[in-house]
Amino acid sequence: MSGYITEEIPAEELTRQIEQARELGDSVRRLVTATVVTDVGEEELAEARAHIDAAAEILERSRIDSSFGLRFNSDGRLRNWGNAVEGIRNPLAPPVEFHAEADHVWAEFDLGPQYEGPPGLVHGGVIGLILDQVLGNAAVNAGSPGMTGTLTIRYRQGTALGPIRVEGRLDRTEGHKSFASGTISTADGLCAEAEGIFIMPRWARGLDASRQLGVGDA
Ligand SMILES: CCCCCCCC/C=C\CCCCCCCC(=O)SCCNC(=O)CCNC(=O)[C@H](O)C(C)(C)COP(=O)(O)OP(=O)(O)OC[C@H]1O[C@@H](n2cnc3c(N)ncnc32)[C@H](O)[C@@H]1OP(=O)(O)O
Repeated sequence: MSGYITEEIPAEELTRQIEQARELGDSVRRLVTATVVTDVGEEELAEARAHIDAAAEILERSRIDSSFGLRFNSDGRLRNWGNAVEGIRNPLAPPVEFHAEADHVWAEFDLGPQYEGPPGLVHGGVIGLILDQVLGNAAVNAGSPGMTGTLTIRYRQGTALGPIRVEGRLDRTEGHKSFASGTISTADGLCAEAEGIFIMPRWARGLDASRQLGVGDA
């Protein structure tokens, strides 16, 4: 399966690359938010567009042929910079920084105006996106990773844009299947809860065990 890449970047060099990737991602995230809520006039819009297009042209001077993939480095660190939830260089990702505990994973972060569905509330698909990742990470953290087979979500109340907390845990495993559950909450209380079945695909069974997935890597 392509997209799973092994690299040997020296540790110091990788640390520097991670810092730069985060900085670039943060700058574009700021731009995304500003684009959604800007109220400047026509002239300033045109001025901003010229700068944005110029920046895109610089970035396009050299690019990888595919998507970013999952990159395992020889020092044990793993990069998923393109991930839609965690990818530090993906401006679509908040990005979510997960913390791994013995029996669950969790994260606290802000969802800005670019994640709006109903006015003032987080889009239901974004809720699903985040819950998929948090449940998937709970399975990874418990040593039973898999692809999402089934994800069931109960939306209990609207999730206000702003600070949220997500949590996920592995409930049990059955052969190649991991059953995980999790929640999204805000200061208003529980907003959404989910259950998911994560399945180790046939093609991945028996793959090199040194390629360990981890929660909380760069
Ligand atoms: C180097 C290490 C590699 C590790 C690989 C792990 C990858 C995880 C990577 C990173 C984790 C980070 C966290 C990620 C979070 C986000 C995750 C996503 O967004 S995933 C994208 C969305 N999901 C898909 O695109 C799936 C598409 N579907 C499939 O690929 C297959 O249908 C799959 C893998 C779900 C099952 O197919 P089969 O051929 O590999 O496995 P069969 O042998 O058919 O099924 C195994 C068991 O699972 C049941 N099963 C199959 N599909 C099911 C389903 N949809 N729901 C429930 N059970 C299902 C079957 O009935 C069978 O059960 P019985 O063992 O007989 O008891």
